[in-house]
Amino acid sequence: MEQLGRGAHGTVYRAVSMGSGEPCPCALKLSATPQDPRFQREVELLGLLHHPSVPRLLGHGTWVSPEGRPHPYLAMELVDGPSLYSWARLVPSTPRRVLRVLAALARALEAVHAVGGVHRDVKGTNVLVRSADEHVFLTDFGSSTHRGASRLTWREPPPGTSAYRSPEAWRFVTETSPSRDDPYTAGPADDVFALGVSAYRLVTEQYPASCDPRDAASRCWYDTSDKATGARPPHALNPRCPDELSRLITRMLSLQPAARGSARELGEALEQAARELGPKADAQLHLWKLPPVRRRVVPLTWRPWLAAVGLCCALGSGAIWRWRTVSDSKSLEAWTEANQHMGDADTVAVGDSAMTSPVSALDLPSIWMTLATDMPTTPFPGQLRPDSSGRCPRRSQVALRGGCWLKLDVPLKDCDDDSYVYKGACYSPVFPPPRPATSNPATRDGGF
Ligand SMILES: Nc1ncnc2c1ncn2[C@@H]1O[C@H](COP(=O)(O)OP(=O)(O)OP(=O)(O)O)[C@@H](O)[C@H]1O
Repeated sequence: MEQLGRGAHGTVYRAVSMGSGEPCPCALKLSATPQDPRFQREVELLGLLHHPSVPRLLGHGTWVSPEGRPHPYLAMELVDGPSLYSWARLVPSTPRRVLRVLAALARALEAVHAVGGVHRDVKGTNVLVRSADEHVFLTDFGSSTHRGASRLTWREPPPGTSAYRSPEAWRFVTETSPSRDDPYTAGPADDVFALGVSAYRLVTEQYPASCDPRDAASRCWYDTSDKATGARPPHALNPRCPDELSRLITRMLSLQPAARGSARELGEALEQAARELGPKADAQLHLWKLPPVRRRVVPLTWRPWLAAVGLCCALGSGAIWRWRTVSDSKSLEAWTEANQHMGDADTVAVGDSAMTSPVSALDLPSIWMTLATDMPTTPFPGQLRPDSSGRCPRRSQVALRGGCWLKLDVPLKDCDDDSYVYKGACYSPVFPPPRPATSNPATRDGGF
């Protein structure tokens, strides 16, 4: 029916099953590469999983293109909703909501690990939140492996996304001689660590310090000596994050894999915290919100009017704050719609060109360039600015186009919702951390 998204390995379409029963909507993922063996693994693991937070496998097969190339496909439960990080921008997130989301993801991982599987690419962009009921799904099992998994017919690249890679995985890379060709064996603790990184970003809007040994500032992360410091607690970056949530995220990010706890233990601890935390767990988690300016489709004539509304918001009107939240979500929907058209622009129509010639993996970088957004020429309102000598407060931040930016060590394809491309690299704008509570909470909440 329409294209829903596209990743490194496949394109996902909204589809309708045409079997004997009632027509049923589903998500159809079609491999970009003929005979991609990852699809076999994804089908095998999804087939073993029966969990409310994992899309159900509905069918699979091979589609032969008119050129005679066999492209595997799989059909799964459709999740209508944004990715986890987009969801956090659309709804006013509270600690309790975040705890519930994280608990559901930990439970999904528990189910994966129980069948001897490892997801290997846990991250917020692989989590979808169904708009109708905020039910959370862990998706994209294309990098996964499991007990008895079929052997890949070619040497696989290291799966996962670098910002989410565990210290032990990085240690393996640095300490292993280049002549060894047995790859790192990821385990459940790697998934838990990646969940911790996703949670950290959700709560602080930053990644924890990188574990990448190529990054000079990251030494403490893969050094397990007494000097190892690990991540700064989320609470230190966002004082609205309750201690319990901060502690659980820090635990998931422990340098020692055994200290992280299993997905089951974390699921229990997160559920318990969601149940037992008092009213503070229902306060808004973020005082600040990144303005999704770059993706708004706002007619020029509306702009003065919107500016006036922004001013009213700054004066702290609760009613207008509420209106604005709704308005933000509508703008984002408008952007999503526009963006989908942009993504479809080179596929002409689902029925012909897109289906007859799935995109080649080699073509993908240009697609990411199209989908990724260039860095704006001026800083966002509220974004940190360099000082008079042109420096940003932290060594890890760079001054570009009048604002302070964090260079993200992620491939361009992961330069997602909150990030911008500049000279072939991905950057996230830096905003000041929220100020601790002052005497006038109404002004604080309204006047982001
Ligand atoms: N069950 C689903 N329901 C709705 N949309 C989905 C579903 N699964 C995936 N999508 C959409 O399709 C996009 C691509 O899917 P997916 O991440 O599985 O592809 P991939 O090629 O394996 O990606 P990656 O490059 O991360 O490995 C997702 O970002 C999401 O927007």
